[in-house]
Amino acid sequence: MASTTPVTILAGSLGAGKTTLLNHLLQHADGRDLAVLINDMGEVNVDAELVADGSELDVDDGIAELSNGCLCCELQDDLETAVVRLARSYEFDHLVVESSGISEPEPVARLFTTTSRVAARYDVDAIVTVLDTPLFIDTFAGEAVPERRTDPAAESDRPLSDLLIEQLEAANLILCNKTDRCEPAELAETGALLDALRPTAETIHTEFSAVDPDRVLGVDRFDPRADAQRGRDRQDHGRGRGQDSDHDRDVDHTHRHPSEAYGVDSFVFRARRPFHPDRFAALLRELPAAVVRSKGTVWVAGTDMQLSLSQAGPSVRLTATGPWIATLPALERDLYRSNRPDLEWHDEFGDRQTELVVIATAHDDTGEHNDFDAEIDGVESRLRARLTDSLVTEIERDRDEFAPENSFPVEPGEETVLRRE
Ligand SMILES: Nc1nc2c(ncn2[C@@H]2O[C@H](COP(=O)(O)OP(=O)(O)OP(=O)(O)O)[C@@H](O)[C@H]2O)c(=O)[nH]1
Repeated sequence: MASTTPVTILAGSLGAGKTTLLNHLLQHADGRDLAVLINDMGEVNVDAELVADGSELDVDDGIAELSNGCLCCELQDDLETAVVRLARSYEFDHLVVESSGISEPEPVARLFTTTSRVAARYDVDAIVTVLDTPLFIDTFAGEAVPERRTDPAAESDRPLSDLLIEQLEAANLILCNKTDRCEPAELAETGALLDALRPTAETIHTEFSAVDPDRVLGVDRFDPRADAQRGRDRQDHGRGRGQDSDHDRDVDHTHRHPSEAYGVDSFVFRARRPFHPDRFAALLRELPAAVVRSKGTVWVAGTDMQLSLSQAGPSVRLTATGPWIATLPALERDLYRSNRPDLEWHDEFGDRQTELVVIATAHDDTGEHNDFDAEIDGVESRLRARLTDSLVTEIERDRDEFAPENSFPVEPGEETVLRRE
């Protein structure tokens, strides 16, 4: 019988530190040949680009990306195709799957155990949930056992805190991440809450997902029977609702599209005009609470640096990743472009542009809202207007008098953090 390849499934809320963990594992692979499959809910797979930049792997050569949807439902067929293609083009001995921050991990694991053509070739090693510990404490502190706000089987709208519970209850290993932003008493309370919620999972405290790979990979902690039983329990719970749409066939009849169940949607803001540093910094500090996650590349006036932006909850992190190619001396620029024929190039602005994925929710913590589509459209159009107002105007551009002040990094590798007020 052909041997199987172990698969580690990374789960966790939006911005918890999954991509940071993936990069860490790739940089400390220590003789393992890892391949990765990255699912991002937005139309642009920012995570795949970040992982490719930080490792020796490339998209289509060790990295498979699945964007604009969710692995646990509408991208199931694409997952099978991607995994088969990955195995044909690249030799690896361990697959790491980063599911999107709005995925429920169990249906993803089940793709590798029972329901798909890839099941025969793969064995789930562990579901590793990366926990945004400060967010967890903000949400559940004071409770004896973290409680769902809604019934998973009901058709009602669910808050993201319920998804957090789904992600923790399925975990074999929990990385309590972002401990640099927690007090010791909060870490102790987190331990007690996790013990009550998921006593069988091992927990590890991390900063920036830095963990010994031996504690995460090849640990053989996933138990398909226990998982199947949990799925059946949930199914019994939901029986009688009469739901049988295409996406949840075979998988889990209590499963709904997470974006619909949790009221989350994403959009991309693109601009071939730089942001005004002061107005943009002010906007980042005042982002509405409905914006749960944003990430991508931004062009800010007054610096030649390309900036990578990553906002998760209250923290907005900006990293200078290097100069825009358009700002390099002509010889260097032309050489770079001839080596990268796929680089998108604009006649006037070259590679300078903003491409930002914004993920917003229309739900408050009670999960109640009147009309999801209208609310999320409202969040999007207000934010698009504010982003557009933060771009430099023609008049300002002619004056050319920008200084990015202290809000933005100006040296390659430099990082600044802004806090949402
Ligand atoms: N303060 C702090 N920030 C962290 C830590 N780990 C990750 N971050 C930052 O949190 C942000 C989100 O990290 P990612 O690794 O991109 O999170 P993710 O879970 O992959 O996000 P999605 O794929 O969008 O769900 C980035 O700006 C990270 O630098 C940590 O331990 N402490």
